[in-house]
Amino acid sequence: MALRLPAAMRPLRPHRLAKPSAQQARWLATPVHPVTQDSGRGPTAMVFLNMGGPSTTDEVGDFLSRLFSDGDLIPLGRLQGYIGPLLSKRRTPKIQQQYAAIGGGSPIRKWSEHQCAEMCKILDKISPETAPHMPYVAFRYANPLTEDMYRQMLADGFGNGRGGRAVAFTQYPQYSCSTTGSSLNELWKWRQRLEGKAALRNDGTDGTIKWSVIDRWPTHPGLVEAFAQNIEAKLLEYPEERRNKVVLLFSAHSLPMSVVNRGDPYPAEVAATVHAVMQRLGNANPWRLCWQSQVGPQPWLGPQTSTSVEDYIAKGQKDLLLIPIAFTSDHIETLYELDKEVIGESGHADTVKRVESLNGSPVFIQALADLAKSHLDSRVPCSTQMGLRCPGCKSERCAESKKFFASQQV
Ligand SMILES: C=CC1=C(C)c2cc3[nH]c(cc4nc(cc5[nH]c(cc1n2)c(C)c5CCC(=O)O)C(CCC(=O)O)=C4C)c(C)c3C=C
Ligand code: FES
Ligand SMILES: [Fe+2]
Repeated sequence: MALRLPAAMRPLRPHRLAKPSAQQARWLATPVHPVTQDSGRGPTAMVFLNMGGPSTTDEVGDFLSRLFSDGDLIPLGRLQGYIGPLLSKRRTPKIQQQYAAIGGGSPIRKWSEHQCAEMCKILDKISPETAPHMPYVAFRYANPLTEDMYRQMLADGFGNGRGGRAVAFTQYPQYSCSTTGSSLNELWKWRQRLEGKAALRNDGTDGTIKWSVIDRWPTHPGLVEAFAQNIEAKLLEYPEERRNKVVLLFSAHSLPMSVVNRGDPYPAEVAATVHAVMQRLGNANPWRLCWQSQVGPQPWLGPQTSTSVEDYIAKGQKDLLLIPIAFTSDHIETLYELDKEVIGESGHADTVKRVESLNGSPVFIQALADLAKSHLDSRVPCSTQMGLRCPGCKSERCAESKKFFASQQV
């Protein structure tokens, strides 16, 4: 029988991002770091939060099992522990096929690690007072998991009586309680488990890590610019005389109507991004916002992306440009659902196109660094919006984790 070591004794996954810069390596090599009680100085951990995706088809089962166990995403109440695994097991073969069709896995880890490491290099230059900036990635449903990232941070010298500042930087530009909210609740859970006993005052003045949060950035000018440049590049593929008449179809992952009606901020924030991008483009093209990737039988926010494409084609509008607007790197929903299903099966793959995801865009990475720099300078723990729960929220987890992050003294 395989022995399962207690979590604290398990070896860390080789998680820290490859090849630290000279400044980062110098800091890591210092055996005992000075207490960093003044959070205006470095080092600073920059932690990218996202859902993650399976890097290989073998990881799909675990990925879906964690996803269906997440009560912040799919609330199944007391039956979560029974129904979650059943649903994930039933869905695994279909989703494995989809990941196989896009090259065997999700590229989200590769892009997240690249974006975070490159952003930290820029931050070391533009914010020397908070350097070195140490890059970490914390995924909700795939490796590197939040727990592993937290243990790695402690092993690297953050916390453990030595303080140090960390920024939880959501990689969802628009806030939803089912995405960023879930990641923050998970981060808070591991903070309580791994540092809770040490914490006296719960605000970082006791040598625990001081956390602040970049919880949303739907209209950041750099994000808007990066989207706009990718749209302009793709529009050039249409003949000049048709270019202004191409319909821009912004597409975001949908939400169940139960989540929308609970008062989730995501639909309004996605619309804010679209509005800002259209303004930057001079409102030169007609556009619509539609919603993709609904799962299961309950009602979801529409119109659906796939039916919108079919309906426009039926109306004679065949020049359609799809723009994934709520995710910053490629994933199964761009590479499989949009490229292979929506475009591939439209019968008009020559005129229905998709804008590149932001992935390694230098404009985007500079935007991440600018945004992080403003956040570090501001010394606020999180946005004003984050303190407010949804009118229909009944979750104690939300209440506790929001209280914790909003009370951090950075
Ligand atoms: C902003 C993005 C996303 C929101 C909002 C979101 C909400 C949401 N999702 C589900 C259920 C599933 N999502 C799944 C995969 C998945 N979801 C997103 C993004 C958002 N989800 C992405 C990018 C991915 C793919 C990850 C990758 O390829 O790397 C899945 C698993 C796949 C499947 O079975 O179809 C499920 C299930 C709900 C219920 C929800 C809102 C409550
Ligand atoms: S569900 Fe939105 S704050 Fe809890
Ligand atoms: Fe999803």
